[in-house]
Amino acid sequence: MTFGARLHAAIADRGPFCVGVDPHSVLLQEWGLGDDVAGLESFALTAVEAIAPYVSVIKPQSAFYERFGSRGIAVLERVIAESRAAGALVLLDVKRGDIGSTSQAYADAYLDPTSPLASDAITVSPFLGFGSLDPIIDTARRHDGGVFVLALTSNKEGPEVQHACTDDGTVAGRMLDHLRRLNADAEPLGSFGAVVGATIGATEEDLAFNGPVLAPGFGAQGGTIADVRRLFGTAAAVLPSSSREVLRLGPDRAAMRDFVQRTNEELRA
Ligand SMILES: O=C(O)c1cc(=O)[nH]c(=O)n1[C@@H]1O[C@H](COP(=O)(O)O)[C@@H](O)[C@H]1O
Repeated sequence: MTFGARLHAAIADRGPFCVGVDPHSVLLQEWGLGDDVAGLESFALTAVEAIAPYVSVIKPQSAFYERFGSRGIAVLERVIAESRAAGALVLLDVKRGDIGSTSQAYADAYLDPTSPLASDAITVSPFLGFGSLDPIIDTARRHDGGVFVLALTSNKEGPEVQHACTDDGTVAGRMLDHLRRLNADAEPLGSFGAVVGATIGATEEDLAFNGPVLAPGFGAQGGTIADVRRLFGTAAAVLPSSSREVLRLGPDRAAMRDFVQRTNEELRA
């Protein structure tokens, strides 16, 4: 089953809310944990246990694990495995992008099912040229994985690059065109998504590209349910994504669980 089909089914079953498991050092402190590998492990696995059974997608941000070196990566491997065991799809947020031959190594690291970091989907940066992502796209197709390509990011610096004009429209618009081509004919949903921040205010870009939109910036960065409704009405599927807003409720598992269930209900309504 393709990633797009699995995501479509997961959203129907659990709702569209995507939760980021991002162990910021300040959150470790707020939870009363040390800013060390033991604290990381306790934080991340508590969050996964509380949240993963109730959401369609868990999105760990790799950098928060990488900062502890190999032992942090080992925790990330467990976050991936335990989230999937709880029935959530894992979107590993790594925002990789490099020349084609190196892109293949990233694809092998994150999308080959024999890798210890194998995930359902990853985030990638297309700003070395969309074609540099071909090995990642091909590997995703081979293993029924998904790829989310940065298009209109939630940060204020993004427009400098993403709104720049080419002969065929903006840079962001070209990324969406590539995704439209990759998702053509996919049923019920393409496996190649775009990252479009919930904070961007408005856009004239065509978000109907038959693939999912990951919408970070929902919650702590100011994006609201009203923004999601207004911005993404034409998208085939949208995953509003939040990290700190949920994690700040921990380590109280019930508070995190209740919040994600309530948010899923509101997003479905
Ligand atoms: O690809 C992403 O997930 C992403 C893209 C983007 O445009 N903006 C953005 O904030 N993110 C990620 O989404 C998460 C947002 O976290 P919170 O602001 O705590 O909800 C972080 O992991 C960011 O790295």
